Amino acid sequence: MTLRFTKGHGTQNDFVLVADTRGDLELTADHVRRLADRRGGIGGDGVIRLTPTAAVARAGEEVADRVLAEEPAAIWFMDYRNADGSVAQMCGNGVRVFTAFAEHLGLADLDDGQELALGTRAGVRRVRKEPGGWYAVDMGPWALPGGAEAASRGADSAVLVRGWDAPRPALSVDLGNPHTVVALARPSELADADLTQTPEVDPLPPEGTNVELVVPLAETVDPEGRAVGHVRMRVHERGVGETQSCGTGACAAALAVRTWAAAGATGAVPDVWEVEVPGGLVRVRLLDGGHVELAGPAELVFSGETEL
Ligand SMILES: N[C@@H](CCC[C@H](N)C(=O)O)C(=O)O
Repeated sequence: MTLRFTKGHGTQNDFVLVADTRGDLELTADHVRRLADRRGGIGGDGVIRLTPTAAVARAGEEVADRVLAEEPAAIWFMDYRNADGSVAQMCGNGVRVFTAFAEHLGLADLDDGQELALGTRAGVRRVRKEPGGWYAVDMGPWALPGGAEAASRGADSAVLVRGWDAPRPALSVDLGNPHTVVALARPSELADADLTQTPEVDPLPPEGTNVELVVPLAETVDPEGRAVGHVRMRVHERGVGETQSCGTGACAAALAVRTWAAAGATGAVPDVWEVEVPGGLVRVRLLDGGHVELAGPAELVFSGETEL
């Protein structure tokens, strides 16, 4: 089978994008692994299939029915797969790149100020374009699976990275997909961390987890006088390995650092955070209603055809 694809990335979290506008493409885990292979295939951290939400519902995924019930305009669905072929609920950088792909295909136009609502396995996501060309995504509700107790203790689990003497305390954050965030004291510790092997997480959530190592940096003040938090992060993604960026991971990192700051704060903590990742910079903002927003760039790099 000949397959048309487009390669894209968001802060170098890179994806193979496939348009399945009729909803009849059967993309197996083996197909995904071959497409994502950096030597034998096109290469990417993940594969994104753009397909009708109705087709996903017809295939029996109940989340697609819920998406259409909540937002009938969410006619396109982001079917996200990790490079190892596993299915993931959500990808923050992927939503931005999916939106750029939908615009490229003529299925959406955000330049006139409209938003795109799309379906994902974590529910409806809404995207708008900012004046500078960044895409801002309402990432929906976030949660601390460990609840108020984890928030006050600052941890609900422990992570051991290869080369560390002992496990370090970590906080679980749910962005529709699972994350476990560990604070490090210094940028040099972050730079030196060995993420070539999957970190050991205890307890490991049943569906596995993405692990973020973070270093909180000094706050700044924006031109409107609001405090802006800063975090530097590296990530080991479930189903991939270390990547150059992770959008849901950046949200988890900012939310964990904010939770830790709030636990010891005497004053207000920032609602806007800039997260530095090896592949660039993204912005995380707390929204009303327990939602969080992720903003950043999305680039389409090239298109072509491949044999599956
Ligand atoms: N890179 C993505 C997250 C992709 C899914 C993740 N590996 C998982 O299995 O949950 C992002 O930008 O959020």
